[in-house]
Amino acid sequence: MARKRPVVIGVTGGSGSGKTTVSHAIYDLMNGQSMEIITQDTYYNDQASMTMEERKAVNYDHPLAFDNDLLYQQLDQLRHNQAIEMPVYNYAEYTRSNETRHVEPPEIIILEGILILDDERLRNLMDIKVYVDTDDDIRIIRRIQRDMVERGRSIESIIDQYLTTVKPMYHEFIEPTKRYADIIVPEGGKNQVAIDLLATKVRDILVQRGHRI
Ligand SMILES: Nc1ncnc2c1ncn2[C@@H]1O[C@H](COP(=O)(O)OP(=O)(O)O)[C@@H](O)[C@H]1O
Ligand SMILES: O=c1ccn([C@@H]2O[C@H](COP(=O)(O)O)[C@@H](O)[C@H]2O)c(=O)[nH]1
Repeated sequence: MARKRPVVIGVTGGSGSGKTTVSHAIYDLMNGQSMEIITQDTYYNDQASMTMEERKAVNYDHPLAFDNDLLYQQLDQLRHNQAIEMPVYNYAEYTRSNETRHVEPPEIIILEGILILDDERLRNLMDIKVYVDTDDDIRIIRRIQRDMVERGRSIESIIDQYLTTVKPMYHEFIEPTKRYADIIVPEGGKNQVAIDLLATKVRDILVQRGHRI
């Protein structure tokens, strides 16, 4: 029997807006279905041939920082029932690691990342597009806490990066993609009404496509 097409949900918003939290909240409501959360960060360009100084100088909030060709190709493989070897990104080293992660094609794919709606090919793969909308001041506070604890960054480097690239790129490239979203979610992972509505919609699409739920 032909395999049924997976549901693809895109979750975007600025850094620290709550994309990961929203994605996991949807995931938690989908027990019983096979599901994969794919992070666009995983597909930052491979910078192994660059020096650490050059890597630190990269603008990680610009669309050209991502290898969207590989992301598109691997998403398309999953949609066509093919397993992939997904890259693994190392924030402390500012580049892809030598490992990959084997991913089998799931019934539900959540693609989350700051610039997923900026790319028309990626947009066209999505069944539902979500923008998590969180004020800049909240996002920078969350980012400081997270980057110091989880990404091995100093407070000085976080503030410098925020002022030189993160904030201007947010307003130039990320915030304008809000117009492509089907749903704008304020309060991120704490917005239980939005999470429940999204889960209901995902189940509807699964049923329409003949999946057993
Ligand atoms: N609604 C919320 N209220 C309080 N803290 C939150 C909320 N949403 C996310 N966080 C916290 O903020 C940080 C960044 O959230 P995360 O979901 O990782 O954002 P993103 O993936 O958009 O960068 C995490 O530590 C998370 O636990
Ligand atoms: O080596 C890197 C790669 C990325 N970043 C920053 O990460 C965020 C995107 O991740 P979120 O989980 O959405 O916060 C982006 O703003 C980049 O600036 C980095 O600092 N270093």
